Amino acid sequence: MRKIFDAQQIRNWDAYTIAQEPIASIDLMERASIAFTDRLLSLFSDKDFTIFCGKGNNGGDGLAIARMLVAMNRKVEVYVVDYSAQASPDFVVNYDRLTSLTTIHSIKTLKDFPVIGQNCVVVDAILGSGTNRPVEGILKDVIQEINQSKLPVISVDIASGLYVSQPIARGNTIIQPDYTLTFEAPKLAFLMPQNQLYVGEWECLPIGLSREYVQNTSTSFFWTDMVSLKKRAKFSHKGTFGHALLAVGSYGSIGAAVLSAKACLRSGVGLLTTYIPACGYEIMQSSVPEAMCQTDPAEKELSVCPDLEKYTVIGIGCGLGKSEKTKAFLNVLLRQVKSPLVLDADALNIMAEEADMLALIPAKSVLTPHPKELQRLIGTWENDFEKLEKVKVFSQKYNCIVLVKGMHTAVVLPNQEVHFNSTGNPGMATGGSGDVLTGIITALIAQGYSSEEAAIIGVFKHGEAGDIASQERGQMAMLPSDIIDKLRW
Ligand SMILES: NC(=O)C1=CN([C@@H]2O[C@H](COP(=O)(O)OP(=O)(O)OC[C@H]3O[C@@H](n4cnc5c(N)ncnc54)[C@H](OP(=O)(O)O)[C@@H]3O)[C@@H](O)[C@H]2O)[C@@H](O)CC1
Ligand SMILES: Nc1ncnc2c1ncn2[C@@H]1O[C@H](COP(=O)(O)OP(=O)(O)O)[C@@H](O)[C@H]1O
Ligand SMILES: [K+]
Repeated sequence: MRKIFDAQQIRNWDAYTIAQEPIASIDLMERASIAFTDRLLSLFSDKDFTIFCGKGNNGGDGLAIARMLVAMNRKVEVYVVDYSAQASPDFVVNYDRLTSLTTIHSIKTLKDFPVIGQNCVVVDAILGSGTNRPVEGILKDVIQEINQSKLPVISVDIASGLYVSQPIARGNTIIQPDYTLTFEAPKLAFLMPQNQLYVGEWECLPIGLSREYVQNTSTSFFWTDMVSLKKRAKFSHKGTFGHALLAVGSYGSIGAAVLSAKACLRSGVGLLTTYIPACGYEIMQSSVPEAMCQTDPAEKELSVCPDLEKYTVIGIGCGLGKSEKTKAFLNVLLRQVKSPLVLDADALNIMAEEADMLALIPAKSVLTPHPKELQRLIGTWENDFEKLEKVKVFSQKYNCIVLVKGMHTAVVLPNQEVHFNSTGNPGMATGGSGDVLTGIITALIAQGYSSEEAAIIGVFKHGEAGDIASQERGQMAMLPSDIIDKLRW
């Protein structure tokens, strides 16, 4: 798990490193530029480079990168966008270091914009984490020209025009890079679905910023890039790992029930009972023989709440449907249950329609809505930052863990922490992937993980299995069943 900092914290992190390591600011810039150049050349070994620089430290990086490429006899053209009379001190130093080695062109008006060679990669070093307002004038013109160039674009630290930790307004002009190589840590902006055009593929380049600063600085945003699991004790038995109930399925959606059950069993649960409509009995018994199966008196839907006493945790919702009988079933279940639930799909849709049911959510339940289901619960949002704020309010109000599913699923905790997931791929964007996740999280809670841990670990391992499945089958061919198949614990 890593901390994610906002723009001000990143500035402080640089300053703290400079003061405490200690290292001169210009040398830290050199370190960053070496890291960038190394990676740039491994990505584009046979390309020429056109580098556009601003006049702050991001531009300073661009000039240093240009110098390193020139020293390696690479073909480089360097342009400084002359949008301001001010330049940062480290920009000036790097300008002086480069000026005797190559021509540094200036772009004052659009007439100065070059014709870029077709073998070129464009390096965007115009604005970095200091971007604090929409670009105008020559900056805007240059960014638009670069976006129209159709050449590969790679941004230094962050796309010029994009804010590190604030929403962008509609109509802002921003570089649309193919790649972003960012320094040290992920930026909040990269994790927001609305910014996908302005990030491209991204990776972090370590530049040795202070570890001590990370330890001493608090944040509510985290990046889950690894998880740790409890070891199973040698003398453990099936009772050690809990008894889960999955209340799932309706006529036509027994597959959802089967997927959640298989995923639960593949995630270490001690015992699993599925509670399903009568029509699903043979399907469940023959496709998931490891699960016990209890059926509802109704043929096609869940209608009567079973005895819940013996279960460690209950997962509910996958393929449930929203019939009146099922709504009544859920209402009774919510009034009887004392321990946390994992609530998915139609369980959430029913609750969104019957607002008084929300007040019945047991503390520390995990809610796993996809974007549409989330909208039914919290209403619409202006931008992804506002969405997260609304989810935080909901999570605190109902003392529950809420997932914002998608690429980089966010796990929002009642203590207001937001944990973004690093695993997963668009091959998972297919019906049934969410049912698998419900089974996984239910199994983890059954084994004694807290709801918070279960949600964070479950989302990570779900995505990890999805990544293995996509490597083997490709994103288009992979199925939710493949995600289950590739779970490794
Ligand atoms: N030693 C370090 O700290 C290290 C830093 N590193 C690098 O520094 C980068 C951050 O550099 P930076 O802070 O100088 O900001 P940068 O993004 O270059 O902007 C420059 C100035 O432009 C202005 N401005 C903002 N928006 C604007 C707009 N829309 N239109 C016009 N002007 C606008 C604004 O100044 P203002 O006008 O508000 O006074 C801003 O200060 C970072 O991304 C990384 O690449 C690495 O080398 C590692 C070591
Ligand atoms: N582009 C994507 N990248 C990574 N994961 C994704 C992507 N799209 C969807 N997923 C994951 O797949 C799952 C889909 O869940 P959901 O929409 O509820 O599926 P269903 O209800 O059909 O089972 C979620 O865990 C989500 O995070
Ligand atoms: K940039």
